[in-house]
Amino acid sequence: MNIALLGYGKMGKTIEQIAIKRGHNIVLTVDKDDENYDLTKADVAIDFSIPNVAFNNISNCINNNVPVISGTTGWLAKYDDAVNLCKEKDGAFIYASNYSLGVNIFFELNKTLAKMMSNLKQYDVTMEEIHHTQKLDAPSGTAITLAEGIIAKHAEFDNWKLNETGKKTIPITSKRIKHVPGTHTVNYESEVDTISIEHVAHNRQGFALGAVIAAEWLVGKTGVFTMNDVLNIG
Ligand SMILES: NC(=O)C1=CN([C@@H]2O[C@H](COP(=O)(O)OP(=O)(O)OC[C@H]3O[C@@H](n4cnc5c(N)ncnc54)[C@H](OP(=O)(O)O)[C@@H]3O)[C@@H](O)[C@H]2O)C=CC1
Ligand SMILES: O=C(O)C1=N[C@H](C(=O)O)C[C@H](O)C1
Repeated sequence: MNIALLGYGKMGKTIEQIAIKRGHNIVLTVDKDDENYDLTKADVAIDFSIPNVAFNNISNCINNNVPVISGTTGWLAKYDDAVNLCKEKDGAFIYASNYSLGVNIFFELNKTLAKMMSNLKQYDVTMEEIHHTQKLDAPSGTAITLAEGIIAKHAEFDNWKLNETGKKTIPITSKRIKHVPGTHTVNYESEVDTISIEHVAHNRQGFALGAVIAAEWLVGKTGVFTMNDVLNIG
């Protein structure tokens, strides 16, 4: 498979290593200032760039008939536009806030726990995410997906906020500590005890492998998909 890497930073470079090990070719790498890039040699594009360029990268791929998977976070105000463009052009597109198998299992565990806790009003929910100091967005995309999972399954919550509490609000705390690849914790706390679930990424390999597997899966399909489709879970 010929892969275009849109964003050639920490993730782009980790994806390159894994893709080559799995027998793929990297035919294009795009970074800042590479504006008019040529996608004609690519069977698929993988976007791990920055929030304010992700939508342009995705629409560029869809408009050029190249299946695209995006892991960039912090651009979701335009997600519906990407979905509509993909449908209009009969393209192929996946966005996931987190491509690792472990986190996608954690997403399902989080929803199951939220359903179990739904009627237990004595428990307050809090969430924390910790990432490296270069991260541009807060809260993390993964934390937002976790919060949305709780909101879908728990009767008491209908929104999340960064560093703010409130009735029906899930408060999310974001910490930035050098070199942390990504740690997410969900806590249910009562006067008598705390129940916590946590996912700790030890490095970026899990995110990158998941992204390459998603790209392999997407080629030859049309539509808008999620990691639940790729992994056949949920
Ligand atoms: N979904 C998931 O599983 C994961 C998602 N992420 C997300 O992926 C994104 C990238 O993360 P990471 O690799 O750690 O970040 P980096 O900052 O290391 O890499 C981002 C890269 O994008 C480049 N870039 C800047 N402008 C453009 C442009 N116009 N077109 C293409 N690329 C551009 C930057 O170049 P330059 O340095 O020259 O500015 C940089 O090399 C983030 O949004 C992060 O949250 C990260 C890990 C897992
Ligand atoms: O920026 C990162 O590094 C990560 N970003 C993603 C997010 O915002 O959830 C996924 C992972 O946690 C690493």
